[in-house]
Amino acid sequence: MESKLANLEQRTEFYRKKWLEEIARADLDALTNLPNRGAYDKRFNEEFKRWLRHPDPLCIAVIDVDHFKKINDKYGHSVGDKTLQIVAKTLRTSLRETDFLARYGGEEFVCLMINTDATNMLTPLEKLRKAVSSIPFKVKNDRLNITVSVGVTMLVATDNVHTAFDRADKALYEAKDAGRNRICYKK
Ligand SMILES: Nc1nc2c(ncn2[C@@H]2O[C@H](COP(=O)(O)OP(=O)(O)OP(=O)(O)O)[C@@H](O)[C@H]2O)c(=O)[nH]1
Repeated sequence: MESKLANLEQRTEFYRKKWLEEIARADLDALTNLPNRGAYDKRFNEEFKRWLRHPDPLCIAVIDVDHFKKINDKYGHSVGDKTLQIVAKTLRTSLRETDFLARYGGEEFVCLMINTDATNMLTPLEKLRKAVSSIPFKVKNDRLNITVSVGVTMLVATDNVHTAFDRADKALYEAKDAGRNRICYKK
């Protein structure tokens, strides 16, 4: 009887661990291993509620790889995938551990810069932009110059969970229109 109980406990623990692993996996993007869009939505909702109670400055940056389609078209999807993995790693290591970085979709990433305001968000983003443009990426003897454009905004009192992201996204399009490989801030 005792050994049956012990066996049952072991099996329960095994399935509990598997279940927890499954939950963690569901929040990760399989290609880059970064949190995925769903994980971002969850985290942003939590941060937004926290921000309503304690409005410490919070910035959202949307980061997009420039002319990514050309990389896919010229070198194939697997080189495109590898590029995304390297960019993701570079972005992650350029940011503070407290900043939340996710793959939003395709070649677009989003970063929640916790406790960061308009005066101190530019330095880390500039570091990140430079880090990506200095990746020594070579394919078939071609040196690939990978760059990112960034749109960033800070949450303001009139924001809801959608407006801040939309503003950062608009800033990103301004960065693209202005020639790419740059950061645009929108109030
Ligand atoms: N290899 C690969 N390509 C992807 C993935 N997700 C999206 N893409 C490709 O990313 C490309 C994005 O192209 P566009 O939206 O035109 O953007 P872009 O070429 O980066 O141009 P700009 O953003 O204007 O600088 C599309 O060709 C998609 O097929 C992925 O997981 N892997």
